Amino acid sequence: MAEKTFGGVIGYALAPKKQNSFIRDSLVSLAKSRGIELVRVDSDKPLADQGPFDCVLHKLYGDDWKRQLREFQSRFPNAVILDAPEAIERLHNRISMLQVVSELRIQDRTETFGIPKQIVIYDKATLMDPQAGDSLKFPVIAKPLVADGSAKSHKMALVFTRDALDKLKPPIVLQEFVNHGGVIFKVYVVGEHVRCVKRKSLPDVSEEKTVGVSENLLSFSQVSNLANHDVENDSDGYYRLMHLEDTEMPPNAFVVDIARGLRRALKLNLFNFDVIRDARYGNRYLIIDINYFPGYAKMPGYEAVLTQFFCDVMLKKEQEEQQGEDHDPVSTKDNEESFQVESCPSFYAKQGVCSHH
Ligand SMILES: Nc1ncnc2c1ncn2[C@@H]1O[C@H](COP(=O)(O)OP(=O)(O)OP(=O)(O)O)[C@@H](O)[C@H]1O
Ligand SMILES: O=P(O)(O)O[C@H]1[C@H](OP(=O)(O)O)[C@@H](OP(=O)(O)O)[C@@H](O)[C@@H](O)[C@@H]1OP(=O)(O)O
Ligand SMILES: [Mg+2]
Ligand SMILES: [Mg+2]
Repeated sequence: MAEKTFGGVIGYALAPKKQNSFIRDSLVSLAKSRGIELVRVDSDKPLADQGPFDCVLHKLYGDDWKRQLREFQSRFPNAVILDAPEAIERLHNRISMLQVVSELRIQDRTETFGIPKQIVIYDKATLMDPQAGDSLKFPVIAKPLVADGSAKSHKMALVFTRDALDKLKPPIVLQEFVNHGGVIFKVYVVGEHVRCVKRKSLPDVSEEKTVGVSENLLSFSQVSNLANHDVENDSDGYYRLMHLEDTEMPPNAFVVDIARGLRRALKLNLFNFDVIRDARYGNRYLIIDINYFPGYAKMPGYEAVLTQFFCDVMLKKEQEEQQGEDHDPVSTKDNEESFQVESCPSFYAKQGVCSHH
C-alpha cells in the first residue's frame, strides 16, 4: 500500500553546525516524497514575514528569537512550533533538567532509575569552603550549570579529590561519578519514536586510582563523540577499558517507558537523554543528561524517523483544524490510557507541540 502523502511546509531555524549535520539531501528528498517541504528560515528577516509555514522546527536561543516565535504564533495561530521555547529552556540548566526524572513513575519493572547525587555551587566562596563537596563521594564530575549548547557548556572535569575543587569555575554542578562499564546509552526521542544506542563513555574508576592519582583533575568534552582513532591512539590507555560490543542493552520496554514519561513531563518531542547502568547493581539506571534537538543524523535511519514524525505533525494539525474548537484540547487525565493516544487529535497539544493551545 502506498504511504499517504501530506502537503506541508516546515521552516527550520538552526545554527549553521546543526543545519549542516541535520538538513541532509537524503532527509530533504525523503520528506519531499511524502509532501513535506523543508525550507530554511532566514535569520536576517523577521520570522513572521517568512513562510507561510505549517510548522517551525527550531533550535535557536535568546530573547529576540523567543519574541519572534511569539509574534509568528499570534499571526499564524494554527502553525505548530517544535518545541515550545519555555519547555526547551528547562534543559538549559543541569539542575532543572534532571528534576523532572524524580517526578516519573514507572510501574511493574524490576529495573530502577534515578539520577546521581549532585549539588550546585554558584560561587567561588562556596567552592572554597572546606566543607564544599562533603556530602558527595569522590570522584565527582564537575559540569557547567548552564547547558546552552555552547562549547563551554560541554566542558567537564572528572575531579578525583576534594582539594582539586579550587580549579573549577562556578556556577557548576558537582555530580557523583558512577562506575558504569565505560558505555553509555543514548536514547533518542522523536515524538512517539524511541531509539536507544550505545556509545563510548568514561571508563570505570577504581578505588586505588582515586588514592594515588597524580592528576587530581581530568578535563574532557563530549567524550561520546570521540573519533575512533582517538581511542586507538590512546597513549595512556584510558579508553582501552571500554567494551562497546559486549555491553548488553537495557530492556527496550523500560527505556521506552522512561522516554514516554520524560516526553510527557517535559512537553518536548525532540530530545535525547543519556543513561548509564550503575555497575554496583546491574539493574539500576541513572539519567545524567538530557539534550534538546540532539545530533539525530547519528541515529541510523534518521531520515525515515523524522519524515514520519513530520507527517504525524501535519496529520494532527489537519485533524485539529477540521475539528475546530469543539474538542477538549488538553486532557487532564493522568493515566497510561491518556498517554497512549497516538490517534487522538489533541495528542500534540498535550505534548506541547501546538503552542497555540
Ligand atoms: N555521573 C556520571 N557518572 C559517570 N559518568 C558520567 C557522569 N556524568 C557524565 N558522565 C560522562 O561524561 C559524559 C559527559 O557528560 P554529560 O552527558 O552530562 O555532558 P554533555 O556535554 O551535556 O553531553 P552531550 O554531548 O550529550 O550534551 C557522559 O557522556 C558520560 O560519559
Ligand atoms: O548538533 P549540535 O552541533 O547542536 O550538537 C549536539 C550533539 O550533536 P552532534 O555531536 O551531532 O553535533 C549531540 O550529540 P548526541 O547526544 O546526539 O551524540 C549532543 O551533544 C547535543 O547536546 C549537541 O547539541 P548542543 O547541546 O551542543 O546544542
Ligand atoms: Mg551527554
Ligand atoms: Mg548535554
